[in-house]
Amino acid sequence: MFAPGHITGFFAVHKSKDILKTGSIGAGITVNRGINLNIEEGSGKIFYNKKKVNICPVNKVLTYYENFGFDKNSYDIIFTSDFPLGSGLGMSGGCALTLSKKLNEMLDLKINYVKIAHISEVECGTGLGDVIGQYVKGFVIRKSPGFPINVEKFEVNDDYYIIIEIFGEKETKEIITDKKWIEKINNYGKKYLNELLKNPTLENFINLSYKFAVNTGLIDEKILELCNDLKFTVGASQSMLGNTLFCISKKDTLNDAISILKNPIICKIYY
Ligand SMILES: Nc1ncnc2c1ncn2[C@@H]1O[C@H](COP(=O)(O)OP(=O)(O)OP(=O)(O)O)[C@@H](O)[C@H]1O
Ligand SMILES: CC(C)(CO)[C@@H](O)C(=O)[O-]
Repeated sequence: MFAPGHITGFFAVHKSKDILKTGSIGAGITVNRGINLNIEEGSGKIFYNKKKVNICPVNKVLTYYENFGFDKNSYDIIFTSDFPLGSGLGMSGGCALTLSKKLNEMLDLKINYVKIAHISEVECGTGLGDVIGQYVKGFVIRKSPGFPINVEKFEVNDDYYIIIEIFGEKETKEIITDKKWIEKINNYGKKYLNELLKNPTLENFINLSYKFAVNTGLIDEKILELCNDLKFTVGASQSMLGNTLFCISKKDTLNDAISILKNPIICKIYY
């Protein structure tokens, strides 16, 4: 079972008494590297790239499906990914989404597995819109938070490469539960969403993402310098909410862009 990595370019936080209407509006892209899930007979352990982990939304998904007879202590949950947890690439959302879909299939249920994954992420504070972006896939503008899903999905030609460089971790929960950050994020997130809807191109997306990262103050100094060094490409910004740079490049600037970065991960947009 696979779920793509999801790069949020910019977003705004929406909290509601209804957990299903809690989430985010914003814009992002999914890439062809992400989370792979396997479930094997075992003893209730959860592994991420061979390390035993504790992932809040995964625990919540398991608890939910225990109500339908899943015996979590008889299986091991095994995630593998090119991306580490905490890198702003939607890995917690991808873990929740793949697991919810897999358990739904294993138990032959007809539950809306996407809702379960979304609720698990929101309750844990590990995400707001990744699950929906990873479910819809592609270049996705999220016009309303949560459910019912209200998005616009844009096809772009295949000439674009997404170059990612991860510099460390950033805990999503710290930011999206902080009132001061939420005020800055929402001020710019709503503004840039309206601008992108008027001109929904990848060029405008990355430009607005860069402005969001700079104007909210979320951008890391090192990433800011590299984004400016990468201006010869379509553009570069910081993935939200991570300590991660992402650059959109066409083939003719790909090698020059890669030469500037130390540990580039080359991806394509995943539909
Ligand atoms: N080694 C680890 N590094 C980071 N998070 C970890 C690690 N091990 C377990 N976790 C858990 O994984 C989840 C990471 O969620 P978080 O939202 O911070 O990262 P992400 O989903 O990769 O990025 P984002 O949501 O910003 O796209 C948290 O529940 C965290 O407690
Ligand atoms: C909050 C967030 C930026 C964390 O990755 C993401 O879940 C989103 O786009 O809502």
